[in-house]
This record gives sequence, C-alpha cells and structure tokens, in this order.
Amino acid sequence: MSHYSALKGYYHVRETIGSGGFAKVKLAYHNLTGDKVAIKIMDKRQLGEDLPRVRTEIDAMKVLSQQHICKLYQVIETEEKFFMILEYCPGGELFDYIVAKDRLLEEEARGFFRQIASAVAYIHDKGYAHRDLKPENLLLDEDQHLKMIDFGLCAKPQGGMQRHLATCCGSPAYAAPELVAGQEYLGSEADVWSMGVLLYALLCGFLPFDDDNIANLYKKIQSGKYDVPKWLTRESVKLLDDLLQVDPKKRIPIKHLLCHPWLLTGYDVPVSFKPKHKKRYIDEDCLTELSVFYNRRREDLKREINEWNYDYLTATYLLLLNRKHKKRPIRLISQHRLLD
Ligand SMILES: CN(C)C[C@H]1CC[C@H](N2C(=O)NCc3cnc4ccc(-c5cc(Cl)c(O)c(Cl)c5)cc4c32)CC1
Repeated sequence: MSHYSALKGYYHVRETIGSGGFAKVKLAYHNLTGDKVAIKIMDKRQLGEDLPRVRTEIDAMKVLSQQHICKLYQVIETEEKFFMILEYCPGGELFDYIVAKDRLLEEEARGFFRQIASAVAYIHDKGYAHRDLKPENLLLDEDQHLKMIDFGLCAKPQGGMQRHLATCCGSPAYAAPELVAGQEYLGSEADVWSMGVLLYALLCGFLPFDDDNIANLYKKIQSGKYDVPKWLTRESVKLLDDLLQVDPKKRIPIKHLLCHPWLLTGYDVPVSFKPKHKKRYIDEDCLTELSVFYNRRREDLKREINEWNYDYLTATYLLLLNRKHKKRPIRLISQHRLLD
C-alpha cells in the first residue's frame, strides 16, 4: 500500500488512476478541504535522462495558469521522488470520449476546439510551445471543460517564439511535416498543425495520416493529403485546410484562428485566451478563511501566498479559490477542529 511519507498529514492517497509514461498518477484527497487532487509521482532513479523533462514540466506549469490548463497546486521533491499535486479531472481523456462516441458532431467538436485554441493561444502568448498536442493530453473536468496536460515536452525557446527548435519530439501521427523532415521548426507552427490533426480526429474519429510503417506515415504527413469523409461540411474542410498546410508559412497563425469563421459559428465572439482570473490578485474571502484557520495576520499570509512557493499553502489557497469559482463553500476542516 502506498505510504509516501512526504504526503502524510497533507494528502490522503488513494488508488492509482493512471500512468503517463515514466509517471504514476494517484487519486488523493487534500486534507484541509477534502477536495480530490491527482498526484503525479515520479521516481528519480527510474527517470534517467527523462529527469530534465520533469523540471521542464514543473517550471512551465508554475507559469501557465489559465482555465484550460490543468492546474499545478504543489510540488514536493524528496531524495528519491517528485510529487506534482494537480487539478483532478474526473472526465478522463478526450481521446476516450471521442472513441466512445465514434466521432463528434460539428457543434460539439467546435465547443472543444475553441477551448483547445484558447489553451494553445495562451501558452504561445507566454512563450511556450506544447509540442505533444493530442487527445490523450486533453482531459475533461467535472463540467466537461478541457484541461491541457503533460508539458514534459514543451519548449520555451530562448529568445522567444520566433526562434527555431530542432529536437524532434511528440507523437508521430500529430507531428508537423517540417518536424518529421528533421528541419528546424517554430514550436507555434508545429502546434497549429497538431491542432489540425486533433480537429480531424474530433470530426472523423480516426486520424488524417496513419500507417503502421513509420516511413510511410512520414510520407503521408509530408504529402499533406488526407481523406475528406462525406459528413464533413465545407466550412470544416476549409478550416482543416488552413491548419494542415504542409508549408508552415501558409499555415493559419493561432491569432487568426481565434476569429476564424468556423470557430465563430454559433458563438459570434472570438476565442479568448486571457486567464479568467488574475493570479496576482489574492482573493479576500479565501484569505479570511486561511488567516482564521492558521491564526495568521492577513498581510503576512497575503505576502506569503504571493511568493507562489507551490507548497501546501499554495495548494490550500488554490483549492479554496477553486471552490469560490465553483460557488462552493470556502471552508477548511481540520481533524483537530472537529475534535475540539
Ligand atoms: C497521455 N496519457 C496516457 C496520460 C494520462 C495520465 C493519467 C491521466 N489521468 C487518468 O488516467 N485518470 C484520471 C485522471 C484524473 N485527473 C488527472 C489530472 C491530471 C493528470 C496529469 C496531469 C499532468 Cl500535467 C501530467 O503530466 C500527467 Cl502525466 C497527468 C492526469 C489525470 C488523470 C490521463 C492521461
């Protein structure tokens, strides 16, 4: 049974709910709120050369705070392990959602695609490229909202997003032609291509470029030719064509995508990528609950929260803030309080 002493007293660890490559993900309860969290556990010994990926992901997730990015609450590092305490997404992978429905109707695909565009535009605006966009890395929360995960392969090119990248990474079927050709590429342009593959998967239920033989798969990707099933509307095909341009310079830029006619249909407002809540602003109600519970001066607590140490205080504050956004009671329960 899991005994993780580093979590003792802070989280009540339950069963393993999934695995992501070199990590195990467990369901856990945050003791003071009773709220569910997902804890991504990595053993340093087993990480080997993947260790830098963990630091990449942790550093990226500390910066990236937006409604369509899975929230990092706390990071605990011990001699032998990393623990990332993350927002729990009960709806599982978008991949499984598509498989269960075979394929999505245009309206539903649009709802998801607007959220994906919001997340991608936000991380690009912050100078990051995800580089492994696929339905397995998009989770559904309890309100069917999408949360982007797995920033282990993301890049923050030195000198900004106009700088080229070289390392080939991500999942082949979603990889851009310039990436599989081993050429230098712009992370932002490669992400937009992956969004095209993602949109095709949402609308069709299968991949535009697929082959068991990797060399043939690369040829298909570089040809840029894909089947257009009869159920696709003309507008959907036009958008796919804008996204799946083999020449990255002809590919639609993410900022234009946010106001593309297909994304506007039925919404009439462009996709917004700005975070719904300002990170800098500390919520007064959450601060009150924390200062009463910890018997600490508000000013001291506010300053400590604003250090964003991603310790237990950060996690407790963010979980209380989550409750406020979901109009749930902002309450901390402590076993001692229940006892006294
Ligand atoms: C590419 N796939 C295989 C990866 C799997 C990994 C397990 C996932 N998962 C479940 O299996 N059950 C439910 C579940 C619930 N809440 C989660 C919250 C966060 C994460 C999470 C977040 C980050 Cl940032 C990250 O890097 C990783 Cl690896 C996981 C996973 C959750 C989850 C589904 C996708």
